[in-house]
Amino acid sequence: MSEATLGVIDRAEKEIMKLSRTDIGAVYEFMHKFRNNPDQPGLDLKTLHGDTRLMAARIKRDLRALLLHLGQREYLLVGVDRRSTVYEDLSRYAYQINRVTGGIEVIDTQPVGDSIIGRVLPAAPVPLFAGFTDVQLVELGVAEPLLPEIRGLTDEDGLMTLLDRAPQLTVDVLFALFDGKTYELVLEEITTPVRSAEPVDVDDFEAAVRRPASQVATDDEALKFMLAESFQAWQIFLHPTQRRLVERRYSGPARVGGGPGTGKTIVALHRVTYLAQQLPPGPGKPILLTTFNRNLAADLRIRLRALGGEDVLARVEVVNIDRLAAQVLSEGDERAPKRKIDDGQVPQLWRRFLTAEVGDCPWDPDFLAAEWDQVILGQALVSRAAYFKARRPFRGRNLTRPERDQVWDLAERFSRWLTAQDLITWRQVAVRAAALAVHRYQHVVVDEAQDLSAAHWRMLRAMVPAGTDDMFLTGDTHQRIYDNRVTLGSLGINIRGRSSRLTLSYRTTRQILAAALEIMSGEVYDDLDGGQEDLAGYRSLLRGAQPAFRGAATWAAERDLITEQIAAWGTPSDGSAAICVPTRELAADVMAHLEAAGLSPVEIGPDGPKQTGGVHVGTMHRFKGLEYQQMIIAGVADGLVPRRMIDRYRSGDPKRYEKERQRDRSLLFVAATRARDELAVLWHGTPSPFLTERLTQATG
Ligand SMILES: Nc1ncnc2c1ncn2[C@@H]1O[C@H](COP(=O)(O)OP(=O)(O)OP(=O)(O)O)[C@@H](O)[C@H]1O
Repeated sequence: MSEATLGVIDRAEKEIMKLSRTDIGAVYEFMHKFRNNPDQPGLDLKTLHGDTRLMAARIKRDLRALLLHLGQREYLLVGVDRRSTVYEDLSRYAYQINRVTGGIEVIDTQPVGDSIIGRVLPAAPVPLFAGFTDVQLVELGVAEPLLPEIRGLTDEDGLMTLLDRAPQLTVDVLFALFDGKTYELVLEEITTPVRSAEPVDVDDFEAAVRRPASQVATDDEALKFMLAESFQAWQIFLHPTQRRLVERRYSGPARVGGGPGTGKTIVALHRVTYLAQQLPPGPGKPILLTTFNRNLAADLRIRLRALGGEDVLARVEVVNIDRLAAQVLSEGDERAPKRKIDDGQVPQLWRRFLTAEVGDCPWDPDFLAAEWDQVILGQALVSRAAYFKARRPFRGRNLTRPERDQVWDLAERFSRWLTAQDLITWRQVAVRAAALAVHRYQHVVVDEAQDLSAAHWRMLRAMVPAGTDDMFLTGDTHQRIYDNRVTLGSLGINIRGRSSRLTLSYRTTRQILAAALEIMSGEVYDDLDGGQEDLAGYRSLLRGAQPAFRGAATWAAERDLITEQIAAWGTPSDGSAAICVPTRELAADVMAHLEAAGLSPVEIGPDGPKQTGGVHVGTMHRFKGLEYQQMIIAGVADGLVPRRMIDRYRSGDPKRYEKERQRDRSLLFVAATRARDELAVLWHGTPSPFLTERLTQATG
């Protein structure tokens, strides 16, 4: 008698899929318990604020369910949220039976996150849908509770924000109208096909839930499917803005920018799948999907398989850019040196070379190392004449022509010295590969484009014939953490007029974004093409706790703050929490400390986390492209962030100093924006200068 039926509406499915596996499991259990007896005390089922249908129930400690009571013992799960406060005030949720489709719609009527940067809108803008009456919009199927908000829309950004919360038919209709379609055409193409065959009684929820338009799953299959990780939200629900970018035909190279978590990687993966599906059947891999890091390339391969299946993967080469360059070099020049060395070792090698081969040298080894690495290789200069003409925008001191002549001679000797030992740096590999590369792809898609060097771009340009849909790049220059700055136009990659930006973060709460943006304040960033880019309009619809900023006197005391914080989060051990530190030494120390505290730390190596469970620990560089529900960034102290070693450039080479400092700031920004729900930033001694007083004093 006490049993109940509980369906899940698609809106709730989307929210469930964003949860961790553990939480999805909790939802699954909740549903079973609820069906057995919705009135059992542990579920804490209650109607709030006098509404008779909308109810909240407890899934677990910090997870709530939003339910619609349809009648008798029949309920519908319409939302879940990790943050316990969200469903305390239900007045923002509206529900209705759509007059056109007869389906149930649940709508969050209040935008939580308008632009957090406070953009100024042009004066007295024209409302977007001024040409249509309310009656017309409702006839087309637009959700009535959204009408007041729709009337206030004046730009595409606002529309996108609203559409993210709107029922599917509202999205389709508004989009079509926004695209310039007439009322009649939208009625015919979009509304009529989904119109209910029977008359709709807008008060009969029990009938409504049975209509296909309600998109309700009544069994556990959907949830089981999610638990098995067979699919995830991003594989299915592209935001209309994202979809447009994916399915567009571009007359040449295109670039998608946008702040962290806006779905650039998702867009890149969908783009590859889309391109692969347009190919005529055949053998070979005419599409390249590449990125900077090895672990990200591995991750892209896994996700591409999940999205497009083996058929798509069979047509796509997924490889990190340096590995590709190494392949090109070994295929094109059998005699090329085989032993690859990290670019970080270049200054040391120059020192050894100067001592062994040159002796008394008027040049500073660090200066030569940087000149070779950043100017000669950085700009992929392959002749003395090109070096004479080169601009050296980030170098501290000017060089005369005779000086450049000397530097070039030394660079050639250095390169021969390396070759004699069968050594080659990764930057050299890229420069040589660029000269050897020939056409081998029809389409090239690059994720994390901000980190590729000039030589990488030359190589890619040579690998794909210029033309329609040739290159598709995603990236965010605010997240550049390697030493590469380029102007794509000068490398034969013209993105002018084909550049777009995503602004809605799907990952990070508004509170975390605001802190991350504060870390970036006052810096100027480029757009990969000689212009500037900012994060205006970057926003999130997610809300959460304020990030914590806490200092300790010593590193030992800070380590205790780390374990305290992990405990405060309920000691998650399913890989949903991570600790990020600036140096390898600190990472090793944190690992040891967690181990001693009985937690199971898992190191994030060059190929990503070594296991999926545990608490992940790694240096900031390793966090690129990852995401966690809870993140601690520790060691954000003066002298560590930015690195103390860059101080030596402060007076001697101020431009370099600024560049290195910006890089370290980006690194902290990347780390902070990996956090989905909760972030704690810790330090010992004096806090990092990147943490403004407002931040350190907020909770410190
Ligand atoms: N349309 C979508 N629906 C649901 N989730 C999405 C959507 N687009 C992106 N996401 C989710 O948002 C998160 C961030 O996406 P993604 O990693 O592609 O962002 P990004 O812009 O590449 O981030 P970053 O620059 O920080 O690496 C992921 O968890 C992704 O699954």
